[in-house]
Amino acid sequence: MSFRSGSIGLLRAASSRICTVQCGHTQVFGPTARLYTTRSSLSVPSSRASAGRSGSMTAISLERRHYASKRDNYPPKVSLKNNVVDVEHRGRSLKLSAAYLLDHCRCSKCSHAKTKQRLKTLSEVDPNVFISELTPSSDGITVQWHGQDGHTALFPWRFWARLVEAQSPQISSKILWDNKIASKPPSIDYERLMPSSAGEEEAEKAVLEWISKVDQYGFCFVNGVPATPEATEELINRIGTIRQTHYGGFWDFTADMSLGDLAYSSQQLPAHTDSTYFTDPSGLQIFHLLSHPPPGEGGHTLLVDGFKAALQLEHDQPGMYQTLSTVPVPHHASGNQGLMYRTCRPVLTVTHEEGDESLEMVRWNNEDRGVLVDRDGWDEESTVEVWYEAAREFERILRSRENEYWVKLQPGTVCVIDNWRVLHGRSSFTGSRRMCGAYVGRDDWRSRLWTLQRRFSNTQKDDLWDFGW
Ligand SMILES: C[N+](C)(C)CCCC[C@H](N)C(=O)O
Ligand SMILES: O=C(O)CCC(=O)C(=O)O
Repeated sequence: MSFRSGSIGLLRAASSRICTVQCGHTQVFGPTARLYTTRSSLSVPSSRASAGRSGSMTAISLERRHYASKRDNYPPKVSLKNNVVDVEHRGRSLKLSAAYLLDHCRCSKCSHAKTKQRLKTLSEVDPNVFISELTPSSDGITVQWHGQDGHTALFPWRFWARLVEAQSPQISSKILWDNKIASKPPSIDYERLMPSSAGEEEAEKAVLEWISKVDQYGFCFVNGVPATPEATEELINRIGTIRQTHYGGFWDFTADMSLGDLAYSSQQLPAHTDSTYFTDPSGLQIFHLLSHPPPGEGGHTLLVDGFKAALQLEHDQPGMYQTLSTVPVPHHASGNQGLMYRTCRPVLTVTHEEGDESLEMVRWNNEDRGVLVDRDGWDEESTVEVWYEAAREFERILRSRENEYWVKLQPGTVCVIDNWRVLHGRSSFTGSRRMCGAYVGRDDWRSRLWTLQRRFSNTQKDDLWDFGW
C-alpha cells in the first residue's frame, strides 16, 4: 500500500472496503476489520480517483472518545418481559437484567450525590432479584424491584438513550498524518491560553481547543511563548500537574550528561516514545527549545505519528501487528546511580473495550529496549525471531520519509506531544543547546480534556447520571 503524496490515493483495505485518503493530513485509511468506521462530517475534495463505494471520508476511530451524551427527543422504548428489560433506541436495542439495573441505581441509598460513588457492594445486589414494575413518566422510567425492601428508583430517559448509544462505535476525531503535516501543523497562540491576557472563561475555552488538538493529532505547537523556563512551566500547568520522575519535575537541560541518559548528550536520537520502562508511560512530553545560538547546528526535532504507522503495519502485515501487540518486550532505565526501572510490555497496547479493539499506546524506544528472552525455546520460528521481523518492519515504516516530520524548534514555540501515540526524536547537534519542558500524566491531561468538554457542553451541570461512563 502506498500513499501518493499530494493526490487522492486509493487504498484497498484488508476488508476490501475502499477508502479514499487525502495525503498530507492523512485522515483516513486502513482496514476496518479492527476499527470502528463511521461516516464523518469530513468532505472529500472532488477526487480524481473514483472512491468506490465510499465517496466520502470515513473517520476511523482508534479509541473510544469520551462519549458526550446527546439530548434525545425520542424517549427510548423500554419494556419488561420475563424479568428482562428490553431497551430500543435509534435502531439499536439491548437487554438488561433486573440485577444490572439495581447495581446501576443512583438513588441516595445506592449512590453518593457528591462523590458519585456507589454505596452498595456487589453482595448487596441479589443476582436473582425480580422487577415488579416499570412506570414511565415524562422524566424517565421508575423501576420497582420485588424484595430488596421494595427498592424503587427513577432512571431518566437520558440514561436509557446513552446506554444504548454507548454500544455503538464511538466516533473519534483522531486525525492521522504523515510528513505533509508540515504544511499546516496544529498550533495555538500562547496569549489565548493565559487568563491574564484572555480572561478566565476564554482562556479555558482555548485550553480545551489546545488539548483537543493534542487529542486529535497527537501533538500541538504553542506559538508566542516567552522563551523562559518560568513562562514554560506556567503554560504547562495550564494543562495539568507536572509529573515527577527520576529526571525531576520541570526540566531545563543541556548536553552536559548531568543525568545518565542520551537526552543529555548531543547525539542523534531516533524516533521514540519516552518512559517505556514505566508501567504507565508519561502522558505528555512537552519541549521548549530556549536557545541554540550559532555556531551551534543541528538539533532538529523529529515527530512521527505512531498510530498511523501502526495501522499501516496492520494493513500491510496484520500478523506482524498481532506480534507487536502480544509479545512482551523488556525496557529499562539503568543509567542513573541507585535507580533501576524495568517493565516488560508489548510495543502496541490494544484495548478490548466492550468487545471492540482499539489501539491505545505505541511503546517504542530502541535505546531503552532490554534483553529479549524467549521462554518458548529458541528455534527459527522462535517468538524472538518472529518479533524481530515485525519490529524491523515497524521501524522501517516509522523511519520512512513519508512518515518523518522534521522541524527545527525555535525559542518561543512549545511542542506538546501525546507520548502514547506520537514518537519524537532529534538530530545530533553542535554548540550550546538549552531545552526545557516536563511530562504530564496521561490520566491528568485526559481528565482536563473531559472536564473542559463537560464545562462547555450543554449537559446538565453536575448531573449524577453523567458520570462513570
Ligand atoms: C527528562 N528528559 C525528557 C529531558 C529526558 C528523559 C530521558 C528520556 C528517556 N530516554 C526515555 O525515553 O524515557
Ligand atoms: O533534545 C531533544 O530535542 C529531545 C530529547 C528527547 O528525545 C527526550 O528527552 O526524550
